[in-house]
This record gives sequence, C-alpha cells and structure tokens, in this order.
Amino acid sequence: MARQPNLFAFPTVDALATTLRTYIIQCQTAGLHRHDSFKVAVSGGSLPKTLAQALLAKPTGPDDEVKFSKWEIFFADERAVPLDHEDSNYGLLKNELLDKIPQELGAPVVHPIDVAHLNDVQELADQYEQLLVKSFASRDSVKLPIFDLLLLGCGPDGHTCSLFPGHALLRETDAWVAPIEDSPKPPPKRITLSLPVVTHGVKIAFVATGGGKKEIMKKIFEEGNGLPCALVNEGAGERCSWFTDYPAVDGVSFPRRGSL
Ligand SMILES: O=C1O[C@H](COP(=O)(O)O)[C@@H](O)[C@H](O)[C@H]1O
Repeated sequence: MARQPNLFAFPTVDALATTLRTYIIQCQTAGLHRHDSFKVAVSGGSLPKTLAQALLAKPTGPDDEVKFSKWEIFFADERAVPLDHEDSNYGLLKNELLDKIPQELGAPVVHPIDVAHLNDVQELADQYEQLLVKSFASRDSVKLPIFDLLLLGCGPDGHTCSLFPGHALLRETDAWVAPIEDSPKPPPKRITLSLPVVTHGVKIAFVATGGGKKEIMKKIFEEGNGLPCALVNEGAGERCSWFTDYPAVDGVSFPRRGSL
C-alpha cells in the first residue's frame, strides 16, 4: 500500500472547519500553480454544510483567501433528479454555499448535470464524462482526469460518492463517470465518479463528523474489508486526508493528528 492516509481529529466541527479551510487553500495554491484554475469535485450529504462553514469564514490574512473566481466545481456524484429537487447534490451545494458567497469573493464556475437526460442515467453519465473530457483535455491525451481536490463524504455504510459496498461499480476501470440504477440509498438512480478517477486526484479529503460515523470509521481504518472509503484510502495513501471530529473517531485505532 502507498503510505497511509492522514487522519485529523478535532474536538469540534468549528475547529475542523478552520483547518479544512487552511488545507483547501493549500490545495488551491497548488492548483493555481499548475494550471491557473482550481478543479474541485464535491459530494453531497453532510459535506456541503461543513464546507460552507470553512469557506465562508472571515479570512485571517492575505494568505487565507478563497479565490472562488478561479474555482471550477464538479460533482463527485449526483442524483438523477431536477436541480431544484430536495435530493439534488447541486441544489444542496447551492443552498448551503453557492448562494451565500459574497460577490466580492468572485463566482466559481459550477458544472451541474445535464437535466435533459434524467430519464437515461447511462446518457447522463456519458454527458458528464464528456464535460470532464473537455475540461481536462481530450480522453485520448489524458488517461484519467486529475482533480486538484476531491471533497468527499463517508456514508454510515462506508460508501463514498455513489460507490456502495459490494457493488459491481467498484470494479469499473474504464468509465470516468458511471451510472447506477440500484443505489441502496434513495434515490436509486444516480451518476458517480469511478474509483480510479477518485483515487487519481492530487488530493482527496473526507469529512466525517458525528457519533453516527464511529462504527463505520472503525471498520474503514481497522478492517478495510473492501469498503469504498477504505479502497480510496488504499488507492490514494498519503494523498488522502480525513477531517473528523472526536465523536466520529471515538475508539478508532489509528494515529491521529490535530494540525496539518
Ligand atoms: O448519498 C450520498 O451520501 C454520501 C454520504 O452522505 P453523508 O450525509 O453520510 O455525509 C455523500 O457523500 C454523497 O455525495 C451522497 O450522494
């Protein structure tokens, strides 16, 4: 295995959000060096709320600036629903973060799914992959898109993006974006980045908070067992960092760190 992932644990979500902001700004600086833009993939679920807390905080100085006008935001997974539907990951991010970004911070370019294809999830996935092809140069010249940062959640069953435990999609090696029609968590129809795309990111960050995550955190870090989150840990190693609060890692045996 590549070197181990980082696990940061904080007494409160407020403390977590402060360090998450610093980490994201480090990733942003690296992205801007590489290609003058910051290409980020984000999940839905509980992540957008904590992300908004991190990104909308008051800057502490000139090195603590979120340059939203340089951001390109993609979705790590999305549900096949209209963008204003309560299950939409885009809708969630919009409500929690995008609509709250002050004008003076600039506006990110955001890439939602093409809702013209909601009835055909294979086409929905293919269209989203084509969007990535355009954004990350052609598929011929790029074997896999390389996000500067993927910001992910971890479900209580160990799923991440819409990659669920034991599902055949975990073995997908060709598609960058794949459809799923039998998600065990509703809604059933979704699209998701494939595992190779996720683990290929320059940096991958999970945010897991609350006591409801502690049992699965134990399984991910102590057993692995092919759980999707554990597979990301194995594939990305030290490029992967977990931002957790104490309740989420209560009793988890793993070397933890409190600062970057
Ligand atoms: O269904 C989903 O769930 C995961 C995890 O959500 P959480 O509420 O337990 O944090 C999320 O990361 C994913 O984007 C979403 O579609």
